[in-house]
Amino acid sequence: MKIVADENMPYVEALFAEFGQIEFVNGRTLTAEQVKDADVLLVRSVTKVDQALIEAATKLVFVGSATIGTDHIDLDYLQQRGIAFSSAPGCNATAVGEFAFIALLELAKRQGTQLKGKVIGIVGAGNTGTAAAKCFEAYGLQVILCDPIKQAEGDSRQFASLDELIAKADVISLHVPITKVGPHKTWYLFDETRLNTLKPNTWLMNCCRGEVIDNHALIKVKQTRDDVKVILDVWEGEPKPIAELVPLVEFATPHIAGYSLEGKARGTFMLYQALCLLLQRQPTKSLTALLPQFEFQQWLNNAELDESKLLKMCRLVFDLRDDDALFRQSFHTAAGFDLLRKHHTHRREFSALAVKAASDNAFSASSDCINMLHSLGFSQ
Ligand SMILES: NC(=O)c1ccc[n+]([C@@H]2O[C@H](COP(=O)([O-])OP(=O)(O)OC[C@H]3O[C@@H](n4cnc5c(N)ncnc54)[C@H](O)[C@@H]3O)[C@@H](O)[C@H]2O)c1
Ligand SMILES: O=C(O)[C@H](O)[C@H](O)COP(=O)(O)O
Repeated sequence: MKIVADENMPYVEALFAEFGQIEFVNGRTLTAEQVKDADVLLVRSVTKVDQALIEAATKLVFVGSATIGTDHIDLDYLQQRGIAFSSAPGCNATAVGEFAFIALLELAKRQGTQLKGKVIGIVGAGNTGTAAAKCFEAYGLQVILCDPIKQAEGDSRQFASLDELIAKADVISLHVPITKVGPHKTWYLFDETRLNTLKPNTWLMNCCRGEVIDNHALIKVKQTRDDVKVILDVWEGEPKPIAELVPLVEFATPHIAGYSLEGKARGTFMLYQALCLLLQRQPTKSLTALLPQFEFQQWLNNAELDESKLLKMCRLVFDLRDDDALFRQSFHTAAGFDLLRKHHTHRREFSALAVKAASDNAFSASSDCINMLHSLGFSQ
């Protein structure tokens, strides 16, 4: 069996070698010629899997995408060909949720204010939106959810309309898939008209797909409204963000919100499970065995953990400032954007770091503070 896999997908060798020969390829430049003998194709979001790419691949039985988004896959064509497909829903939801939380702590610090007390609006209450809400609620923030699809399905959580959310939230975090048609289409959901309805001092963060915000309109709005602060992990026209937009953004990263080591491992592992199922083979590998132990654990002496100390703790697993600085140095070319992604140090999730109160100390952290950290996701 021949497996063609994106070279930037970790743990492929460890999980798929038992199925046959693996050929690693550059997913962005993958050609039909490289895929034509493949039985299995493993991709990430940068590979467009459509008729043009796989028409000649007559042996292909399985396409796996180690991603949440599936907008790069022509699902109808795969179905028509009878090729099994699996993505990895939820694999990097925790990573995105923690990214959103840390990014807002960083923004608050930079603005000389506190995140505490802000109202967070989450647009799209699926896997990543829910993971982000979990972090914000663990920190005691009020969260407003907008997801008309989940609302119509009878999800028991409380929902607001987008207009209501925009009117009430201090921070808006976007977590929707990109869709171009239908009553809930998200392409340019934040167009110029909607961007102009943002209330004063709104913080807007996009960790889903660049085109959910009209980036040209965002430039126009930002040029006259410095009160609006923006965090972008995803960009219209990736891998070539619009250069004028970058200096107008407070924190800029190259589509790495989902790039935790755990999230990446989960993504590849979910494809391994899907292929085992398709081939009716018993999985022999385990996800936990793939992940290295985190080098540190943290003893807390502080009686109370203020926001600045909380941010320092979060920086032990992920220092967003490093990615932002690197982005500004080398986003200018498509190769630069992709190299930033390729060489991004896969950060760990909060769960990799065990946090305990130093019990033999009069200044030991309060149980409320330890409980909050554990609710955020840090281990016991
Ligand atoms: N930056 C990254 O690294 C990164 C990582 C993971 C996912 N993503 C992107 O984020 C998207 C969301 O991921 P997810 O795992 O939460 O997906 P999901 O499918 O679990 O959730 C998406 C939610 O959005 C809702 N939705 C759809 N249209 C909407 C609209 N118009 N208004 C409000 N809600 C709407 C859906 O009902 C669903 O509940 C993915 O499709 C992917 O494109 C980006
Ligand atoms: O859709 C997803 O899961 C995310 O956007 C994911 O983080 C994309 O990462 P990539 O496949 O491009 O490495």
